Amino acid sequence: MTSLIMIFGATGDLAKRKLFPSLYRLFSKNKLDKFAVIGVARRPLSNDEFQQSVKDSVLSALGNKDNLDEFVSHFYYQSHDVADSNSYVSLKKFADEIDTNYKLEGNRIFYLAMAPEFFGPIALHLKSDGLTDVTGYKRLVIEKPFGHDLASAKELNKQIRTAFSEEEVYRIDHYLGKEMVRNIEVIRFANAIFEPLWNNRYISNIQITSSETLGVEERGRYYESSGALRDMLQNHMMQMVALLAMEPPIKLTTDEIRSEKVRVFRALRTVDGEEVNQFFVRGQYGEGTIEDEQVPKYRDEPMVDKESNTETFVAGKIMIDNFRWAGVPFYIRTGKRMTTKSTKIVIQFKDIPMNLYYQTEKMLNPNLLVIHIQPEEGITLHLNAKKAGGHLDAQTVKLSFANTGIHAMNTPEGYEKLLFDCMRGDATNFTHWDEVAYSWAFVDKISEVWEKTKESFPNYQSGTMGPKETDELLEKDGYFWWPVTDLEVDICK
Ligand SMILES: NC(=O)C1=CN([C@@H]2O[C@H](COP(=O)(O)OP(=O)(O)OC[C@H]3O[C@@H](n4cnc5c(N)ncnc54)[C@H](OP(=O)(O)O)[C@@H]3O)[C@@H](O)[C@H]2O)C=CC1
Ligand SMILES: O=C1O[C@H](COP(=O)(O)O)[C@@H](O)[C@H](O)[C@H]1O
Repeated sequence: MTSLIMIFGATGDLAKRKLFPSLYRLFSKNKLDKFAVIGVARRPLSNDEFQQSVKDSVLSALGNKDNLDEFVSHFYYQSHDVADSNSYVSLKKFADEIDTNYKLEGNRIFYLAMAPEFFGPIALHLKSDGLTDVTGYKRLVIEKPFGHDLASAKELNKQIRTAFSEEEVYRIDHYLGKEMVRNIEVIRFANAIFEPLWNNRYISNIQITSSETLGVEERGRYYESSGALRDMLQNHMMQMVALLAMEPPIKLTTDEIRSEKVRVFRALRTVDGEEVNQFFVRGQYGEGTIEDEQVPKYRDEPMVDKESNTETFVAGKIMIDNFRWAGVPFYIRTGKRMTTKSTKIVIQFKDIPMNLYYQTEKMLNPNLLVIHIQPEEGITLHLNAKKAGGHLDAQTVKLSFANTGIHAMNTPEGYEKLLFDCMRGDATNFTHWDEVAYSWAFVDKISEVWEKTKESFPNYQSGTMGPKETDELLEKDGYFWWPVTDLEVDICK
């Protein structure tokens, strides 16, 4: 791939922890033919200092690696305040020089790894100061959050669309870089045994859990205005719902896949007004113990209001009103400071009409398909089979497949795939504006209600799976959450 990659926010956490290691991995796999990187941030750094910081971040993420000096020799640094209109002129001159020196064919990727309030102004400057006047392609990679609600997302979209067409905008959702999230489509559409059953005749409910043990850490300022609803549900959780619920696309092209996902968002049942607290539960962590360590409550975290009404946990029941999914609840839950770090999808199939083999008054265990997103990666199918040696008693047996995948969370791997997709011009695993708009419209109805009412927080102890109302959400429908810790799949090494 041939490209000039300009990273705005090159001294920040995301660049160091994810972007530089991911670029190195692409480099080490010979996926970067001709490339150069210009890092942009305010603090004064020489090229040497910047290259050293890139080296350090690769070493700390990936350990000792070959050809690091050669890799970092492609990195340059420009001290530039994105709020200062004058500094774009020298940035353009510098970018043009690098483009010529490296014969980069005028291909340019602008990666905005900065606080969201800068996204719009940077895009406008890139155009007005000529950085987007290139002979090759120009692409804008934009981090989350894409707006704070539908109105602000529309405004941001308007600003970036003055400089980039929709096809040139790559809105990152790092869950779409995860191996097993990408596998959802393959599991569904490449298996004759699943697709015929993938509907309301055979599936009773779907559960998606993304639990974290970490607290809000140093991100209190951002998180206070976001909360779990905007931070995780509006993007990552909704994307997983869309992939699980979409119709098979006519072809596996970006447009066809996106349009099927959008159709799911259009079919979401709006939850409004009083219904919000029947369909959704919010929580905020109190103090507690995680992995034998005492942790503080959210309200005692740095940069968090002592009386904060921000939710660090959200669970909900999402209904999709279309022919395939009518009547099937999609239960989702996500939060910080929970029992374990785990992202899992459980597809629970309907019970068979009667239990011939066991005791007629007892039901067999339902069949489950578990998709393990992280930390382990794989799938498990739970079936009933005869107990060895016994009479005709049935027991659950598990058919498991485990990717040998790396045993780590939010690894550079996801970003590596997404960066490479962007260089190849494949936007399939980035979110289209329509997806963003529909999911904000859905989430806005919930946040409007929650912002008006103060909840008695904290309402769950750190190290637990959220407030008790989360269980009640499913109990009302005759279900329960499958405990994620009991669903582990063995990793084959
Ligand atoms: N960190 C993460 O794991 C994740 C981050 N994100 C998103 O990525 C984006 C970046 O996050 P993160 O790296 O954590 O943020 P940081 O606060 O760590 O980094 C911000 C960067 O922006 C630079 N910067 C700030 N103001 C200016 C300015 N006026 N002009 C030029 N540069 C400026 C800073 O450098 P300097 O101070 O030198 O100017 C720094 O390089 C955010 O949108 C975040 O939501 C998304 C998912 C995960
Ligand atoms: O986008 C975000 O995701 C992380 C969780 O990502 P994961 O890959 O570790 O599951 C979350 O901690 C963060 O608050 C959120 O902004």
